[in-house]
Formats: sequence, structure tokens, C-alpha cells
Amino acid sequence: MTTPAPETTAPYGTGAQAAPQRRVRIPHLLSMKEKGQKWAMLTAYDMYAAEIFDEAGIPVLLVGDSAGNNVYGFETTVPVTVDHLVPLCRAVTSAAKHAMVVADLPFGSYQASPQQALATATRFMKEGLAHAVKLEGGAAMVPEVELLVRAGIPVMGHIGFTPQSEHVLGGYRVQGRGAGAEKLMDDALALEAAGCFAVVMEMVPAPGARAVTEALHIPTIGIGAGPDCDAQVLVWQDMAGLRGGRAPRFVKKYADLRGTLTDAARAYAADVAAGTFPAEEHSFWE
Ligand SMILES: Nc1nc(=O)c2c([nH]1)NC[C@@H]1CN(c3ccc(C(=O)N[C@@H](CCC(=O)O)C(=O)O)cc3)CN21
Ligand SMILES: CC(C)C(=O)C(=O)O
Ligand SMILES: [Mg+2]
Repeated sequence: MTTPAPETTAPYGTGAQAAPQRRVRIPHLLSMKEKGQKWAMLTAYDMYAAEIFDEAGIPVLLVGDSAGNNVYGFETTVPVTVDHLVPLCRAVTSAAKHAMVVADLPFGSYQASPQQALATATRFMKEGLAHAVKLEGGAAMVPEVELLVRAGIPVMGHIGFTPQSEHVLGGYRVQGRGAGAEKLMDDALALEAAGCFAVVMEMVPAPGARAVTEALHIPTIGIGAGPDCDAQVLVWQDMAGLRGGRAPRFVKKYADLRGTLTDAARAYAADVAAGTFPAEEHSFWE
């Protein structure tokens, strides 16, 4: 007599999972929560980042619409389209051997109706080979989440500060303060009931994020949401110090890739100018 597989008892949605090119196990994320094991998510937009983070044991990679300001050079995520992200998603899913790949649905590609959300998510699943999708918004997004989950697409929610709505929210501001804490909780509970398998909380006070984390069965993933979420997420260029300028308060820099690459580019250019590159061993002599 074997114990029933956790898949059959997972408390998210219908339990339906898409048939991915490579299978991923969402129930593992739920059992990590039960055991109090925290985990890290990172964004990835290309094959080397995906390969490296996957080999480093990052269990979930997000093809974020933050590609807008970290790949395409936009100021915000608002101009990002599905066509911008699908090829990046395909690159990430092709390169990662173990990680679950989540595709961020861009602004305007899912809010019009559940049908629009399904058509967009389907492109990410079929063309991007994503394992799941993420969308911004709380209780208002319940019909969209329900249809996607019914169709077999795992959905990650995203509440608190939702960058696609920055013009409504009045800029990059902490959400869920004071009376907003109640809305944060209502949104989180609504997303869990609708079938989300996890929810991102961005820029909310730590006590509110902790209360939501305790109230939900599904994992919470924090970014600027304090230490008590079940998981954390950062944009990889922030985490690795590739991006210049002032980083948001919630960022910790674990490397100085910008400094490393600047030094490499200068050394290469200096070698070429001095005639020391290419050397004998870099050249073909017959
Ligand atoms: N590189 C990068 N990192 C991110 O975390 C990120 C993106 N891009 N693009 C999409 C969204 C936008 N996000 C952002 C961007 C800026 C702030 C920011 O400037 N925050 C300030 C002000 C907070 C406040 O005044 O309340 C901070 O110091 O945290 C926050 C979130 C998070 N996401
Ligand atoms: C910061 C994360 C949560 C995100 O939505 C993104 O990278 O687009
Ligand atoms: Mg995003």
C-alpha cells in the first residue's frame, strides 16, 4: 500500500496541469511551504541566465515583463508585448533542465476578458513552452485565473505593487499600508480560491505579507515584502549588479557584473589597441 501522491491532494485549483515538454512538480513547492523550506525565484530572459540559475538550483525562473526595462531598454513594463516575450520564454525553457518556467503576461494581453487571457497564455504555453503564467491583479482577475486553471494552465498571481498599473497606483509606491492591508489579504485569498498555485507580493509592509503568508496554503513569493514570505524573487540584473543606477530598497547585490564586464571590455579594447590581441595562439597559420 503506497501513500497517495501529493498531486491528488494539492489544494490549488482543479489540480490540472498543462502537458509540458518537460514535467515540473508544483506540489513540491507546496510541500516546501509545509516544511518551512524557503526558496528563491529569479528572472531569466536568455539561455545563459537560464542555464546558470538552473544549475545553481533555482527552482522557478520567471520570464518577467521586466524584460521591458532590462532587455529592451524601455522605462517601464507598459510597452512590452507578447511578441517581445515569447521568444525569450522559448530560450529560457530550452536552456533550463530542471526549473519551472513561468511567463509573465504583458500589460494589455489578458485584462480584456478571460478569453483574451486564455488566448495569450496559450501562446506562451505552445510557442514559449512555458510551464505556467503569471498575471498582475487581485480579486478583479478571478474570472481570468479560473478559466486558465480550468484550461490546464497553472497561474501565479501578483499583488501589492503591480508595475503594469503604476499610473493608477501613482508611481513606485509601497501598497497595502493601513486600510490597504485588508485589500491585500482579500486579493490573496481570492487568488488562492480561484486556483493560483503561488502569489507574488511586491512592495508591501512585512507584517501584512506575513499575515497573508500565514493565511494561504499556496506559497507567497516576496519582493520588497519582508522576510516571512515562503519564497523571494529578484530581477537577476539587480541581484548580480549588472544594472547601473540606484537600485530599489528591496535589492541586494550579490555580484558586480557591471564592474566585471566594464573591466573586461576595457582590457580587450586596450589589447587590440596595443596589438597584443590576437596573439599567436588565437591565429591560424595555415
Ligand atoms: N530591474 C528591475 N527590477 C525590478 O525589481 C523591477 C523591474 N526592473 N521592472 C519591473 C518592476 C518595476 N519594479 C520596481 C521598480 C522601481 C522601484 C523603486 O524605484 N522603488 C523605490 C521607491 C519605493 C517608494 O518610494 O516607496 C525603492 O527605493 O524601493 C520599485 C519596483 C519592480 N520590477
Ligand atoms: C519582479 C517580478 C515579480 C516581475 O513581475 C517581473 O520581473 O516582471
Ligand atoms: Mg512582471
